[in-house]
Order: sequence, then C-alpha cells, then structure tokens
Amino acid sequence: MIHVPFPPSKAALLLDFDGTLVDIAPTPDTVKVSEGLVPDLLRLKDMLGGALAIVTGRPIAQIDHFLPGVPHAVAGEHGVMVRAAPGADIQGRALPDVPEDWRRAAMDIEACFPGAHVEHKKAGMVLHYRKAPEAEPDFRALTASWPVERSGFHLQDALMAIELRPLGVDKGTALRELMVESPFRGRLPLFVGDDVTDRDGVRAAQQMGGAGWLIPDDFPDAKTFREWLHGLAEGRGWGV
Ligand SMILES: O=P(O)(O)OC[C@H]1O[C@H](O[C@H]2O[C@H](CO)[C@@H](O)[C@H](O)[C@H]2O)[C@H](O)[C@@H](O)[C@@H]1O
Repeated sequence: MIHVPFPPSKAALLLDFDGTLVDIAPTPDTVKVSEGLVPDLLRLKDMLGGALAIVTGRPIAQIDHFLPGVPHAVAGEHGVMVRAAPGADIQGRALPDVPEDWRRAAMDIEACFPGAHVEHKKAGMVLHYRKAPEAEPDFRALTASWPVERSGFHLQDALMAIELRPLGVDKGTALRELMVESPFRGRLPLFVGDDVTDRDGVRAAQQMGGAGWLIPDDFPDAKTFREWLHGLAEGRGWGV
C-alpha cells in the first residue's frame, strides 16, 4: 500500500478526474461519481487546510457539474484555464484559436459515424471514437493533414480519442501555477492521474519535492485508488 511520505499538514492534493476519481464511461457525460467520493474529498479538503484541486482535461464547468462546491481550485483543459479559488475569475492564457476549417472537417466526420463525437474546448478539441471505432482512421487521416505544430498545437493520443491541445501548457504547468496560490503555497503536492497527459503532473509534483502516482502503474485501477483515498480521508496512510 502506498504511503504518503509526509503528514496532511504539509500536503496539497491535486487530482485528475476521468479514469482516477471516476471510472471511464462510454461518453464524457455518462461518468458516475461514486457514493462516498464527495464526503471523502470534503473531509480531505478540511484535513489539508483547503488544499484540494482537480487538474483535468475537461472544461472547468464540467467539474462544477460533477463535483459542485468540492475542490478549492480547478485547472481545466490541461491547464489552459485555471480557477484558483471558489468564485474567483477563471484565468485563461492567450492561445491560438483552433482554425475554423479544422473544426468543420472534424464535424463532417462526426456526422458520418453515429457515435463519433467532437468535443470543443476553448483552445483545442477532442475527437472521440469510443462509440464509433470505425471513425478512428478518418480522424487520424484528417489530423495528420494539419500543420499542427506550426499552428501552435500538439496532437495527443487520449483514451479512445485524439486530442488537439495548445503547445506549452500541460498538467505540469497547471500544477506549478496552483502551487503558488493560497492555500497550496508552502505545501508539498501529491498528484494522481491515469493518462499520458497526467505524466506531466506526476513529474512536476516529484520535482517540487512532493509525490506523483499513476494508475495502473501505482494503483491497479481507479476503484483501488478511491479506496486508498478513503483511507487517507480516515487518517490512514500518512507519514509524520
Ligand atoms: O484529465 P482527465 O480528467 O482525465 O480528462 C481527460 C479527458 O476525459 C474525457 O474523455 C475521456 O473520458 C470519457 C469519460 O469516461 C470517455 O468517454 C472518453 O473516451 C475518454 O477519452 C473528456 O471528454 C476529455 O475532455 C478529457 O480531456
């Protein structure tokens, strides 16, 4: 069982959402928040002097929908948008817009394959093919035809999806941004995630003297992670 190498008085918890706090579901809007998760997170937030954040690829509004009033801070869209405290303004960066013809071409493919879904974000988009695997080759051919890096973007393989993201912003930059804000400042970050994009968060947390873990390398699955989190909320698994 993983042990946090320091006590709650020194820790800040920064957590990924999909595949970590909730199991992966057929579509982004059908994820289920398990019974017990919200009470555990609220208890942890209390133990950590408020230092609980969600660092997600999703827009911030979706975290407000699934976990209303729970985290102190949310970094959304892999760090493109950051809300450092409840009710605070959402800080966005000046980033290039996704070219309109890229969006339109992706939506043309979406229209041809029932179940395929194009998720639009502030500075990117996700081409989902979980419910239409036959759309993958068309999405891949389309994205391969774009001058992605020259346009200020980066293509990332996601879970049954291809994500177009802005260059220079990731979960590591998001974590560093949050860690200078109260009540995170002066604490050591603990980051847990499950996906390729979470590796940046893990790396940043470790470089800052904290700890970072990944599902399935360090926890076999999201359920086991949530059980461990429940233990932390009950005071087990902390160092001194
Ligand atoms: O950073 P995260 O909180 O892990 O978010 C990553 C992406 O998650 C969502 O897509 C993924 O989860 C869906 C629900 O389980 C699943 O249906 C989809 O196949 C996955 O790719 C979300 O839609 C994206 O915006 C996030 O970037």
